[in-house]
Amino acid sequence: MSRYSHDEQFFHGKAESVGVLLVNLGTPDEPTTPSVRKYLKQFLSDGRVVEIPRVIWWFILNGIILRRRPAASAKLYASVWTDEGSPLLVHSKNIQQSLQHEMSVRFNGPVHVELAMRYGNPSILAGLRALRAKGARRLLVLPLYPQYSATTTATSYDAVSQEMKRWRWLPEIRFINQYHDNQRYIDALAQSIEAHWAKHGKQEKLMMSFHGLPRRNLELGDPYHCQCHKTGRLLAEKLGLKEGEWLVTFQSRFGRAEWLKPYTDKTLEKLAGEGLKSIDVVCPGFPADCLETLEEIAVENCEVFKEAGGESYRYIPALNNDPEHVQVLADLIQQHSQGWPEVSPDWSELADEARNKQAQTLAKAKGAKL
Ligand SMILES: C=CC1=C(C)c2cc3[nH]c(cc4nc(cc5[nH]c(cc1n2)c(C)c5CCC(=O)O)C(CCC(=O)O)=C4C)c(C)c3C=C
Ligand SMILES: [Fe+2]
Ligand SMILES: [Fe+2]
Repeated sequence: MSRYSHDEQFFHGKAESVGVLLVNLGTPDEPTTPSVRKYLKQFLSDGRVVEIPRVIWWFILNGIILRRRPAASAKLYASVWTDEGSPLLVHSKNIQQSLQHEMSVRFNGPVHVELAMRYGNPSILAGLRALRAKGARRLLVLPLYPQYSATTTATSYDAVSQEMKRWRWLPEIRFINQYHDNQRYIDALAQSIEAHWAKHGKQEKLMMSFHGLPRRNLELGDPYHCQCHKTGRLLAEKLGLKEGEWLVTFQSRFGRAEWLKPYTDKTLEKLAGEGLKSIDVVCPGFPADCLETLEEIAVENCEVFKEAGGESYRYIPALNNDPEHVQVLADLIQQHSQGWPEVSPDWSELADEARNKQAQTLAKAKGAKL
């Protein structure tokens, strides 16, 4: 029998490295009813996502929601599915690959980037184990949510911590909490919107639609609503938009309770009713395109606007694998791993250099005296 524990065997003789775990929400494996049911069951059983007393929610979830919603959602997923799979997964994988490349260029080797989904696959467990196998003794968790919410960011932390409970030798861990007002993120969004305008022309208004939350979450102290508004204001400022030329709304309501307002669909209906003919819609809270942007925003809400009298509706895609987006995330990683030896200048070399210089100066001074 080995004299090393499991973890010691894992790291014995391996170069230490920094592991970056990119975490996104998750998506079904296939656009089919059973697959969507499995995904929704995991997602909607999370007490961070639905804050209704567990026993009551268990009956609603299993008795009503998981009987009806999977079939309806599967149809919607099928309408956006690609040859490579779910758009959310495909875009997230592309981001991970580009980021890994950028990290290799910036640090010449000791940073490994893995993608994990909070619900479904690839799992957080698989991502963490892959990083551990690559010798990651320092771990940076980067949830792909620019605006913090307990329903998304905090639950990603929960899942990482849950897995870590089973590890003996824990890495040093840092979590990136949010980047809603990060200048490079705002600039990247502004650039992509300006590029869209240069190609397709600018419409009368720019709508910034964010995923919604129950209003109660805001009342209980979730900062998500405020962070969405700050992103919106900074983006409008960067684009030089005047009041009335832009607005923030919230999409993707779920259930009967009141959610954050104004609602995206109701606002589109109202604006078209008031005579607005053209609108651009962007979703700055979604780093990767997914069901909520490609179907709900680009298709469903376009119909809502046009049926209410609107004429031209354009969805501006998420940043996805845009090189500027990769730079935003690379900068965040670099900034949050400050002080870790793998990504810092080689202090011992710098110290040697300084010592040599000092010795030379001393020798010169001595020579002068002689
Ligand atoms: C039940 C409550 C929900 C809360 C709260 C919620 C918050 C929330 N979600 C995102 C990002 C995404 N949500 C996506 C899909 C999705 N969201 C909910 C419900 C809540 N979300 C459901 C039931 C679904 C599944 C689709 C459906 O059946 O309608 C997605 C897309 C996933 C994909 O596979 O493409 C994203 C991304 C955020 C940012 C957020 C809170 C801030
Ligand atoms: Fe959601
Ligand atoms: Fe939706």
